[in-house]
Amino acid sequence: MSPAAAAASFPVIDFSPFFTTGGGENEVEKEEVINSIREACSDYGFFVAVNHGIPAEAMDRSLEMAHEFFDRPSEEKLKCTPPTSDTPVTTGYAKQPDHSPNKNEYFLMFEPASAFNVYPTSPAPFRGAVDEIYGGLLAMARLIESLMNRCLGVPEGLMEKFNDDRQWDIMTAFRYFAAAELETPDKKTGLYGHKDVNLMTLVLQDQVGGLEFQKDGEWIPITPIPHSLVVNVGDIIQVLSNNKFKSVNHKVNSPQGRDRHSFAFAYLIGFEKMVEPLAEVMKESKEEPKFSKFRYKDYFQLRVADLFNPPANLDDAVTINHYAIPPTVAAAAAPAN
Ligand SMILES: O=C(O)CCC(=O)C(=O)O
Ligand SMILES: [Fe+2]
Repeated sequence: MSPAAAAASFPVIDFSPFFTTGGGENEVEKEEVINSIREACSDYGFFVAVNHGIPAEAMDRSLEMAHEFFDRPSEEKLKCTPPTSDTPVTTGYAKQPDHSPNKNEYFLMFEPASAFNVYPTSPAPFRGAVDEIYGGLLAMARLIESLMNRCLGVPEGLMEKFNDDRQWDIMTAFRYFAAAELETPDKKTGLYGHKDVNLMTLVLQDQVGGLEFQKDGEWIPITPIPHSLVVNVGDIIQVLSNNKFKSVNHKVNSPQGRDRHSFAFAYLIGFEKMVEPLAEVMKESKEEPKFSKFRYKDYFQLRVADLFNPPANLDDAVTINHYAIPPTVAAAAAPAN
């Protein structure tokens, strides 16, 4: 483990057992990784992945391309808008409106094969670089999903089978604007505090810093570890796991002095899927369901409405608790064993 990883005040998980060949020893190491994922997802709701199999050069290239693209004049960036916005979120380039608490601009895409994607024509290597990093992030999300499946002790392949529609996964390249010296601290939000409306998010960030996660009321800064990925549990895994895994609050502070760049890959489920705690998880733990059943699309739409039009008081934003079932009097009164 690197000194930076050893000094981190958040879980850092080394995925190399999944990317090196080895005998039986490798199986033991893989099991250790799975245990670390289980602990991180239930205690923190996130972890940092190192040695995850995505080539460092591909990560550097995509950040470089994002830099070059965002440095282009506004008129040029604004040409990167789609002919239709008849999609769950709009692809291409956009800048957050001035009244938004989110101080960033971004480029958004679905899977590389999607007809809805629009790419800038310059820099010319942009498309190749972002399509490549998309592939790497998706492969990593699929691996983590299969390991979470094992963490939850449900039948092999259950989560993968439930999650069989890849067309609306979203990758966003962000540029967070450096805060102006005179800005008041409450205005210095690159991205306001939120929980993710998906299964999980994988973030590739540059070395500037600013991403923070909340644990027990405290904000933990995710000091960048070169070529790592930040992975966090989204609301849908929290529901499927019946609260075993937590989707936690996180935000991006506006960086000081220089802009910050990142890529966030949001691993979604099919919009028509009905979501509720997995029967297999409850069978295993003999617990009552903690959420009522809902259609993913309905929740997604509520959340996206808030994201693009944040309520005056951000505490009024919709969260997954919208579907939480309060513990029954009987369950609350039952003696803990
Ligand atoms: O850019 C980042 O570091 C975080 C992005 C994020 O939280 C999101 O896309 O949901
Ligand atoms: Fe997020």
